[in-house]
Amino acid sequence: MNDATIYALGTPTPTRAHPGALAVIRMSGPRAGDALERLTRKPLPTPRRMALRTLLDPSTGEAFDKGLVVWFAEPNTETGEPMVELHLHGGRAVVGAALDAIAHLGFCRLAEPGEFTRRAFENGKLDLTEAEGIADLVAAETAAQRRQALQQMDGALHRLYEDWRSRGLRALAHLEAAIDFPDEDLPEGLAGEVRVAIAALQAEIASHLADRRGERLRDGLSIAIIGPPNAGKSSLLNLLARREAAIVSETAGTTRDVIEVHLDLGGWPVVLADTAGLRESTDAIEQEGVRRARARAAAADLRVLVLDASGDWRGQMRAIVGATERWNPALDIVVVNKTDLAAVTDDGVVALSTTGGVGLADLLNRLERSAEASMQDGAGAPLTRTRHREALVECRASLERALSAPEVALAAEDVRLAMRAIGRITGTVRIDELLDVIFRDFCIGK
Ligand SMILES: Nc1nc2c(ncn2[C@@H]2O[C@H](COP(=O)(O)OP(=O)(O)OP(=O)(O)O)[C@@H](O)[C@H]2O)c(=O)[nH]1
Ligand SMILES: [K+]
Ligand SMILES: [Mg+2]
Repeated sequence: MNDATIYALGTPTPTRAHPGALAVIRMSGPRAGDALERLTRKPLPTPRRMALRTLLDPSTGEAFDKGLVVWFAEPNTETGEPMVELHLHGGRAVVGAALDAIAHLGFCRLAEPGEFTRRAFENGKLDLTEAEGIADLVAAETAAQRRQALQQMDGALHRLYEDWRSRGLRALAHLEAAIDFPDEDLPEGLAGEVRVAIAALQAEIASHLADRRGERLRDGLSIAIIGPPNAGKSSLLNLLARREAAIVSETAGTTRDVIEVHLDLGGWPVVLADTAGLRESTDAIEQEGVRRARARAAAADLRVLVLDASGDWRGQMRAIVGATERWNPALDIVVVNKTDLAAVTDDGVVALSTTGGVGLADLLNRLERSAEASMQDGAGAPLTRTRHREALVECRASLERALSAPEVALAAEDVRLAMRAIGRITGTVRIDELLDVIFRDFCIGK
């Protein structure tokens, strides 16, 4: 166990403009109970039961609040250590006095970001994917992100990766037996059941890697607005963002850089990008803008093509769709804007007027359907982080090497490396620098 008893405000820091009705301070460590006795000058209450107490500063004896306190006896606590919660009134003076009083005890220190969760991990209360699920849940901004984070916090990835690891370890045990008892007449290389097991594992990991739902949901679905100059791309971005994020003007070639806004689209997190109008240009800066627009269109999960109803929009649509490498007619959306200038009737396109406020509901509907469809490839718990992806790519490569290894001993070494890679994801294989990076991203008090 850690020797230090740590404490932190778990609720937002109160300000003059936003004092809280309540504030919660949490403590964890060997002397948490001792701290509570000294702050209340009373014996510890029954574990896990709220008790009303007057709280005093031990250095002055002055009462600073009357609130509810909870005592959690180890080991059945969130961190696995003795823990205390103080539920106080949430104003600045009370919270300030409470933090001072704890400091005056002389044996507690402020927690670092993520330190409570890190202790829970170190005491075997959760694995790294579950800890990351907590961080994602706190950071979740949309309903879909919240659901995914909650699943991960509840161990969906933990179970998947542990299942793979135990299957890999079983295969490894068979290989090691073959090395230790060579006279048992085992064939060279990999044979029979072990080969089948490793091949199956390799295939499952490959399909998990191909499923981008989780990362899309965590980072936001990327949508690119593209089209010819002056079609109203920036006007559309501003309309969807409900603010003047991009410059709109009647000059063709206004937008040069890619401009991003983050949106919640019916529960789906989205990164919407406005891009430069696509045309041939002699202006070097505009050329660079067009290059960036094309790159973004190719990299995006979804594309929205905006055209001008008062021009030859059908011809432009054919030209741009034909030149856009990853255009996907099932998901990508064609919008014909400025229908206040020329009427448009075509079932396949969204008729819009950003200035007249026409067609927005239809467009939002289409966007939500496309977002949902692009999230629905794959089944089971999705991969959510680059950290996991990198380890799984390595794991899969090692399993592939094992399958073609010329000797059992070499195959065993590759399977061992593959299992080490998975162990790094869940934290079974501990790497301290990695832990520092993971827990640094948490907020203080978590
Ligand atoms: N009549 C009409 N004008 C519009 C509509 N939407 C945009 N505009 C006008 O069209 C012009 C170009 O709009 P932008 O949003 O700057 O077009 P853009 O596609 O971003 O243009 P670039 O960045 O230059 O490629 C501006 O003068 C807008 O006010 C519309 O629905 N109807
Ligand atoms: K423009
Ligand atoms: Mg623009």
